Amino acid sequence: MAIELIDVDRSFGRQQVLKKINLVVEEGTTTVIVGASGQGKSVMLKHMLGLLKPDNGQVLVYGQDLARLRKSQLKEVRKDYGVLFQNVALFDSMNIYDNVALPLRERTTASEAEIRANVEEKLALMDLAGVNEKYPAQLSGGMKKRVGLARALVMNPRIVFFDEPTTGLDVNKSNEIYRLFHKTQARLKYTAVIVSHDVPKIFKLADRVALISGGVIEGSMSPEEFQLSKNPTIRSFVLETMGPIYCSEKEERFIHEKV
Ligand SMILES: Nc1ncnc2c1ncn2[C@@H]1O[C@H](COP(=O)(O)OP(=O)(O)OP(=O)(O)O)[C@@H](O)[C@H]1O
Repeated sequence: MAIELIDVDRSFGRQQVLKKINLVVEEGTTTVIVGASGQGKSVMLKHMLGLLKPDNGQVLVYGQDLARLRKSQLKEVRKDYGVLFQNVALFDSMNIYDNVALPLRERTTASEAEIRANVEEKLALMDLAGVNEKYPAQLSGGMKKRVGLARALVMNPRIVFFDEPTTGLDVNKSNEIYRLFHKTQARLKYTAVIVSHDVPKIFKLADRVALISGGVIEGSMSPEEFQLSKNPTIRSFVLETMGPIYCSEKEERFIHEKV
């Protein structure tokens, strides 16, 4: 188990945003979290990152309760994390090479030769060879996201968090990010947690899909099960975002037997 949320509650003032959230993310899998705007997806992600603490309940990462860790221990856990948020936040004053090298320089004692080998490997994986000396302002939005992904992967993380990774990109550029996600996950074998509105396309990457609605998690199931779920909240989300799903009676029976 990579991550486990157990009965997590979290309020801001009087607003309870997370209500007894339970979620398991298994090692090596991709979990996609969906839900309408303002339902608590980013707040849940911040708990997994250790940026917020639950009022009640536990967030376990490889069995360690994040809320009980000392600052230095949390830092160690985060060394295994990669993060790609919607606003890629590259440093405009640094060239691409230095942007990608930054986590290695700040958080490891790697030599410059090791850093160069690693950064160039990640940039090549992103089909970005030859941009080392360029600055963020000289790159397109899609290229910046790819640099962000290279930087998220440069520490060879065990878990990568994506918050709306394709926001602001057109269809072709989004597809490119999804292709690179697929390629890098196959190569680097990381566990992924993705928050996304890109339904149904994002389901192609998912092993499990979880819906958060009104602060409550509705299921965590395969995309096929999700699309045919009889849970009324999931069903209305699917209808709103995807329209009616058609499949044969036999397929539907098979999926419900599995559930
Ligand atoms: N630091 C905070 N202080 C007060 N309220 C907060 C804070 N962070 C989040 N909230 C509230 O928690 C609720 C859930 O926010 P969250 O950002 O998790 O939604 P979301 O599902 O990620 O939405 P979106 O899809 O629009 O990004 C919102 O009502 C938001 O205003």
